[in-house]
Amino acid sequence: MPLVAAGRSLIGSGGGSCALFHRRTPGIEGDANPALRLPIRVSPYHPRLRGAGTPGLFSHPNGRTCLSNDTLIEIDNVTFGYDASRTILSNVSLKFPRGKVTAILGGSGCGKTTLMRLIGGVYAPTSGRVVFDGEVIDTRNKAQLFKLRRRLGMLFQFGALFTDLSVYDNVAFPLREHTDLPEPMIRDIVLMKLNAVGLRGAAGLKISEVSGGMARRIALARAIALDPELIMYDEPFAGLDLISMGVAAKLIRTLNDVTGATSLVVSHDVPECMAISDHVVLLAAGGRIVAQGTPAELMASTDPETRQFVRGEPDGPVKFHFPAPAMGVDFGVAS
Ligand SMILES: Nc1ncnc2c1ncn2[C@@H]1O[C@H](COP(=O)(O)OP(=O)(O)OP(=O)(O)O)[C@@H](O)[C@H]1O
Repeated sequence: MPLVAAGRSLIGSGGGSCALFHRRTPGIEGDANPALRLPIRVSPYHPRLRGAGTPGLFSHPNGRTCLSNDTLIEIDNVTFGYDASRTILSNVSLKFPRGKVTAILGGSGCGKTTLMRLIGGVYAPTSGRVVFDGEVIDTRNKAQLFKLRRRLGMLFQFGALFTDLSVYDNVAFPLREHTDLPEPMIRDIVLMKLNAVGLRGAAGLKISEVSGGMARRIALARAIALDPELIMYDEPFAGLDLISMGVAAKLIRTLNDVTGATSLVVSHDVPECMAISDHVVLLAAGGRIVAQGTPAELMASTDPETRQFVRGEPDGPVKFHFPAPAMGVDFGVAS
């Protein structure tokens, strides 16, 4: 299910203190291409800047000191329902590691998108806490929410591009909304982000002139325009052909590595997710956590429910048949 389509405020981040790096992006369109020497702004939280794996205390660039730098988001015993009649997530506890790509997999309607909405502060949990970078998200605190959303980039299921704007203006949109940067600088950033997704040459096109796969990449360029620390992808592969899917998957992985951001990917596409993720969470109805671990651990799992899901088996603990009366009852024959 797509997130709030017009959710402008969910696009973008701060990142004012980011360093500027020039770096190759292997694997997107061929390593030999000199155009792939991307000027990309790197999050101040990037392992290269903070000393990867350093145990003990960790100083944030914002001056705060944390006991652990490993977890960016913590879902702490969260229960949530859109209304009192139905609980969507029940006592869910999860930790999303900083700087990693985490895939959230699970059957339709189990609450994956809802979980992202709670992280984005769109809704408040009925009980429990959502903690982002050490701070409990309080949806009543508008100032905190605004600051949080400047640190998030969001890729909606169908791009949610502004169809009346050009490709260029779509990517420029969050920069114009959230910063006072002069137009020449916005131009450089827009072209840089479009270059990162391989679409610098498409800057002048109208949205009606681009394909579905291109639209997804343009939305990605827009989502990273303000160098978010967390990028959330809702069904980034839905409706894409195999080549576009491969490109999108590599982009998610490469952008995560190059910028040092943390990525959450909600998807039904098990092979793509397994190929690009560091950590995988498998959810079932009610937000029950069936399994979590590395892709290799999930693929090797002997748990029947995990096996059925990651191998796409039609029947197993999750039944093919919706609960129904016995055949004999419906067809009037004695069993
Ligand atoms: N705004 C809403 N108001 C009421 N119910 C909602 C709302 N959004 C989602 N739901 C319901 O909450 C449940 C979980 O929805 P959610 O979109 O989080 O599931 P999902 O796991 O992302 O599903 P899918 O993989 O099909 O996108 C579904 O039953 C859905 O119908």
